Amino acid sequence: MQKTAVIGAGVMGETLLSGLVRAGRRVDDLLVGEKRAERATELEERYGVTVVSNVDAAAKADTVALVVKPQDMADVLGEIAPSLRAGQLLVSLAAGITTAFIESYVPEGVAVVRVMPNTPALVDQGMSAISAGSHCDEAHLAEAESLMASVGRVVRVPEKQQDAVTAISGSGPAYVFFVVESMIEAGVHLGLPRATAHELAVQTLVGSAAMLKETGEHPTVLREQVTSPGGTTAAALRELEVHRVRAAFLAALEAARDRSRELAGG
Ligand SMILES: NC(=O)C1=CN([C@@H]2O[C@H](COP(=O)(O)OP(=O)(O)OC[C@H]3O[C@@H](n4cnc5c(N)ncnc54)[C@H](O)[C@@H]3O)[C@@H](O)[C@H]2O)C=CC1
Ligand SMILES: O=C(O)[C@@H]1CCC=N1
Repeated sequence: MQKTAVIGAGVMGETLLSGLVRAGRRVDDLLVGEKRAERATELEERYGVTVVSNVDAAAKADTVALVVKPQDMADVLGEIAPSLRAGQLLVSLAAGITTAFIESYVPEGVAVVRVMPNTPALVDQGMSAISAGSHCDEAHLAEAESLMASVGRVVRVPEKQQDAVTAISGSGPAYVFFVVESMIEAGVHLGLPRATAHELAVQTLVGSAAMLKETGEHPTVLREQVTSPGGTTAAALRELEVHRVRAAFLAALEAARDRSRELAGG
């Protein structure tokens, strides 16, 4: 059986690891490299996986997922590069880091795939976009696809789109949670008990998300269905336009895209 290593088991590393376990990967075929000793112990206890050094993880695995922060990527690549060999697959989940950057560290013949995942992968509803590096064939891409398919949907995109992808689906869950938080706070201001405001806002998000998915309708159509002429929704949406929420989203996603480009420096 193919061995998979996860190096960097923080929020996203654990998300991937737990998804692989849920998808039926044998824990004996999973290796973890994690710098913080107490975190490593936690993962061993929670999943029964073996935590090893980064060097051992790189040497023993067929596929190595790099899930450290972009700022730590150069150090980790420098550490594991001597243990890597042609034919292995290196999958990076780090924002901003290009396949060319990774390829500049690793031996010839190591295939590199760049992935942008998101945290709903924790509940198998992730959205991942994958891009092939320059020494990557269809089998490598399919392997990366299968890795990420264990935690949600996967699309293939040209690598030049990855910074924009990061801005929309990578960071996207945070915008959605921010909107839900804002609705809850507003409900409390309107006099609702916090628990009631929370339940109403969360179920409204869940129901709206299900409508988007199940009807396949454009969000504009669904929004218009809620907006009775001269009614409450029109009054609310007018305020969102006056406060330039649409423009704020554009500026926010541009800022995320630009930050992703900056992180490319590693
Ligand atoms: N959190 C998210 O929603 C998403 C994160 N990502 C990417 O995932 C990567 C990790 O992000 P998070 O999980 O949020 O960060 P995090 O800080 O929770 O996790 C990083 C982990 O790497 C470990 N680490 C650091 N240096 C190490 C080393 N030399 N060897 C082994 N382990 C080491 C840290 O101890 C930590 O557990 C980043 O590159 C980020 O861009 C991508 C998409 C979404
Ligand atoms: O905030 C970040 O940098 C990471 C990448 C996308 C989501 N979280």
